Amino acid sequence: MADYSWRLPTIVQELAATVQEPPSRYLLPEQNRPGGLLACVEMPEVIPTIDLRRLSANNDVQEAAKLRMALQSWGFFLITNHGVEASLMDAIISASREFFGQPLEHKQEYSNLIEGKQWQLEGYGNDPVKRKDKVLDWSDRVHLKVEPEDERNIARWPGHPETFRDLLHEYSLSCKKVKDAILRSLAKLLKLDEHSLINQFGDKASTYARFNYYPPCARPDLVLGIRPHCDVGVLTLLLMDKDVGGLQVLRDGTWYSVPPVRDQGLLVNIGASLEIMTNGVFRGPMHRVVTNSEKERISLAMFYAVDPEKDIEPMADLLGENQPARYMKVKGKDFVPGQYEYFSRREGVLDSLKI
Ligand SMILES: O=C(O)CCC(=O)C(=O)O
Ligand SMILES: [Fe+2]
Repeated sequence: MADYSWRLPTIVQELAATVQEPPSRYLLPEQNRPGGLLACVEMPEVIPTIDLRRLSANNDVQEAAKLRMALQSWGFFLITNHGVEASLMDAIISASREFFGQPLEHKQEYSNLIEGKQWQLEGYGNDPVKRKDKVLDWSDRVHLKVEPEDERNIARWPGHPETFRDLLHEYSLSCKKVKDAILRSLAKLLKLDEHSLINQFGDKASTYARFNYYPPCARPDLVLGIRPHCDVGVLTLLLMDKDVGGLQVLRDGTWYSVPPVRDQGLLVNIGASLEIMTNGVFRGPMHRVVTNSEKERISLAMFYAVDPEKDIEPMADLLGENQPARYMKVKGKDFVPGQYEYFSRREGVLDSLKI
């Protein structure tokens, strides 16, 4: 019988503890290596930073102008004064560090493989390997549906540390307010009714939390923690490790390193769905994550996506005789991570990455 064991995702943390050099399945083609032709540089300016309280206050022209600049230049920005308690942000990162720090058998209770074989999206682990020559990411994760609340699969939510579930619940409530405030400001920037973007989500909009764990890698120059991609949802709120950097953003063909953010900032990323809805006025940035030779890194991404049954398409209010639709309609449920290959190819960086 043919051996399909290569299809089963490996826990990279386990691998990192046993091998000196990353195995060949993790090695990128030369031109796509972080240390290769597409080497990265530090961001030439500080991350665009928006005070969300000021932005949300009526007609703060200065903050709105900063937001416009951030969207035109990088497609992402940092928010401060967002109302998510610093202690909650620290606690949820500590809880995830504690989760990933446990012995494998404890974490496997929340595995995304049913009986060790059948893959599902939610839980602890990695993506299934669809092709033998696919280059794998040097990271593990816990991926959980958080909203709609009645669709939570609590059995997949880590029960240890004991605080994990409550923290995630509380964190998601805080982040939801932040997401709505940002969407209102983005709508105003487009000169639309302030609820128009929120209304695009439909009744059963989904929120996913993704806890990323990047083990140290002896050869950060040869692998990536996460391959280049554009988030598929409408918006992503990213809580990054305070000490260890790794996120990089592509701009005009150059990869820029985003420095770790020390003071309670949340990074906001435009997703591909919003790019479609705004007919390309806002563009989702391509990003990737590099690894660190000595330190582990943790991040938590909250992805906000439309109701799976809803269509994602350029908003009628943004179209006109001179503004034809530049994107095709796609159903929410069909716009899954595999689809972001399209956006990746847009920049031409993935052609040889064998995804
Ligand atoms: O870890 C990071 O900084 C980014 C993670 C990311 O891009 C993602 O989860 O989609
Ligand atoms: Fe991402």
